[in-house]
Amino acid sequence: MILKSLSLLNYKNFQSESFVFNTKINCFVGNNGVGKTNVLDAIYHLSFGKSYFNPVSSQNIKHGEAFFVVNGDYEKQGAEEKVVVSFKKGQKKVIKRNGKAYEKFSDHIGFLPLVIVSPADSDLIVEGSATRRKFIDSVISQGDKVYLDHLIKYNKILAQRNALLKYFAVNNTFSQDSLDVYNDQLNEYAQPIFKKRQAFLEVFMPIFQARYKAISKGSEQVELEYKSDLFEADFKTLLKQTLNKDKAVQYTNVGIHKDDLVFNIGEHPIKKFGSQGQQKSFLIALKLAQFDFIKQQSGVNPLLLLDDIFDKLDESRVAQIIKLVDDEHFGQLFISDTHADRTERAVKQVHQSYNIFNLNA
Ligand SMILES: Nc1ncnc2c1ncn2[C@@H]1O[C@H](COP(=O)(O)OP(=O)(O)OP(=O)(O)O)[C@@H](O)[C@H]1O
Repeated sequence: MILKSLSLLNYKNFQSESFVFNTKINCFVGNNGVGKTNVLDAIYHLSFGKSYFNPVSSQNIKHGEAFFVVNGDYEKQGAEEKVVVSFKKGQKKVIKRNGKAYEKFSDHIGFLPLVIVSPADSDLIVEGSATRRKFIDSVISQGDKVYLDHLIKYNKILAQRNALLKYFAVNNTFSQDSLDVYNDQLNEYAQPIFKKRQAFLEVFMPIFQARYKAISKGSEQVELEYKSDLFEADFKTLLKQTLNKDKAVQYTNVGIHKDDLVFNIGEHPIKKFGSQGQQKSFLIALKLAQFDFIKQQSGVNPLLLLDDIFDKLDESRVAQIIKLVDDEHFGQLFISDTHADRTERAVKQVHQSYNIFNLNA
């Protein structure tokens, strides 16, 4: 899959800008704040219908303007595809594929597979479990519509159950029958989500371990440990057991919305025991494994976005990454870097064609 060209209208710091891309490597260089990451984010937007860095759509509109439009022309499996994302303040966001608006954004997810490697990935290590669940969900969802559908439904019912718990508390009332309706529905979607997360990790773990080994050249063993309440007991039993607590805090305390992924190095959490270099290698390995997994599932080469990664790595790891992307295994690449010289030196070593876009005015 190739992104042939991109045009932006009032997207973040860009008023009107367009790019025609190289089919292999595209680099955006320029000073801090010039908009390199914003271009990558616009490409991300076309795949996921939202920004990777700022999910508040109105804040993606250029200051002082009322709307933004991002337009991408792709070639996928021999067909031309035109995807346009537009958003006007006070209105619903619109995603169109070849002129036809999607009714459900979730139908678009996975159509333009993409993996982004960014300094913001460190959130996966330092932040709470929600960030890691989002990672698992985004990897599985890109190749599994049913999973995404179940997840959306689960979250909707969860919100309704929480609202009911609040209603009980405010009105000093309770109805087990009403709660059971939600418990049954939650259970119906929790089971397949739980099973798919388990199955996903079984396939994903060896891919990830191989990637880590290739980048780090180290002997340390890394693993991803899936934690879920549902390993403890049947979900409906768990809901019964936590009922008093749920009533007290007016919130559902057990379920797959509490799942976590523990990142271990040598059997200890990397958050506490990994060096900075090990943490960076871990995150890059995680993202490259995501690439491998999506490619394996979809048969399509995802776009690979490398945001500011040269800054975060020592020379030997940069060389290692460059060697990796030289492989035919990877498709089209988009790289951002502050140093034009460094980028050019790095991509010159690769036996592929490239374009460098200097965004300095
Ligand atoms: N809604 C918006 N309207 C106008 N400008 C915006 C908006 N959102 C972000 N910006 C601007 O975009 C710029 C940041 O762009 P970006 O993060 O792409 O920079 P960068 O070139 O990647 O920089 P760095 O090298 O520091 O990572 C900032 O100057 C910021 O003020």
